[in-house]
Amino acid sequence: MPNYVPIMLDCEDRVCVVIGGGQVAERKVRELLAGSARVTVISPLVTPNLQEYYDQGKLNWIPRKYAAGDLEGTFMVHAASNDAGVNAAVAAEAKTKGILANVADQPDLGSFIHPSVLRRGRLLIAVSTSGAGPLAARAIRRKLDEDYGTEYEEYLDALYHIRKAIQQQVNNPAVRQKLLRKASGPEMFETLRQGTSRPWSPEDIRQWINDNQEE
Ligand SMILES: C[C@@]1(CC(=O)O)C2=NC(=C\c3[nH]c(c(CCC(=O)O)c3CC(=O)O)Cc3[nH]c(c(CC(=O)O)c3CCC(=O)O)/C=C3\N/C(=C\2)[C@@H](CCC(=O)O)[C@]3(C)CC(=O)O)/[C@H]1CCC(=O)O
Ligand SMILES: NC(=O)c1ccc[n+]([C@@H]2O[C@H](COP(=O)([O-])OP(=O)(O)OC[C@H]3O[C@@H](n4cnc5c(N)ncnc54)[C@H](O)[C@@H]3O)[C@@H](O)[C@H]2O)c1
Repeated sequence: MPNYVPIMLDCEDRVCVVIGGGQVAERKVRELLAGSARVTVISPLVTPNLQEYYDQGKLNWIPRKYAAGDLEGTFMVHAASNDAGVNAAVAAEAKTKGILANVADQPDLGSFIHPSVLRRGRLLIAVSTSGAGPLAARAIRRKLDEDYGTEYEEYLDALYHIRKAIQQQVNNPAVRQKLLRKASGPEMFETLRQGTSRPWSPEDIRQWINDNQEE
């Protein structure tokens, strides 16, 4: 088993190719589109949802089988056909060209795998079993669903703006560090959670910085 390195990849405007158009391909395409990638699906057939994305102009669809050379100029590929030989050939082309590759049926032939993901706005919790059991990863993720509710979305939005304001408004490095720590601590989470439902205004943030930098 490889010792996987966890990363968060920015795929915006990157060319990402998906070989195959079944349920697995559809799941991977959804994540790529959510990340604003430029998606091309190569597959003779696609699911109704993929067809709809194509009709809406959200992705490019080449309605044929994979052919050697299809990966030229590609940032990342998902080999998600139901033909093991084809998926292996895609993985081999990706390897010679240094292209990131996920292989649905033979993960060891690729360079990365997908975790099960829980999103709350800016908060992303990824659970992986390193391939031991994808459904176990999903079950663990579903348990976390209960602990991490929508309040985290508001909390992290507020924290983002507070940190930006501290970085812009506070020049003294020691004070800035103290405020950044305080802003990221559990107290702030509780304050934001128990406060009014309206988001903090720039004035609220300025006030919080003033109230807290002297302590
Ligand atoms: C988490 C999730 C993310 C996602 O796909 O985005 C994900 N698989 C999910 C669902 C799922 N996978 C499978 C089923 C059918 C039931 C079953 O057979 O168990 C279902 C259920 C369904 O489809 O509904 C079967 C399966 N999966 C893999 C193989 C091949 C193998 O194990 O060798 C086979 C056997 C194929 C066969 O024999 O035909 C391989 C991988 N699947 C991974 C991720 C990677 C490891 C993740 C980890 O363990 O950390 C890895 C290695 C590569 C990759 O895909 O990146 C997503 C749940 C999302 C969620 O709901 O949260
Ligand atoms: N990694 C995972 O999460 C996971 C989960 C379930 C299954 N799988 C594996 O993933 C693969 C795909 O599963 P699925 O349920 O989406 O299959 P599927 O049968 O629903 O879809 C297969 C797709 O591959 C296309 N295809 C076939 N030959 C092709 C070729 N030569 N070039 C391009 N496209 C081609 C078909 O047109 C079809 O759209 C299977 O090998 C399955 O065992 C992986």
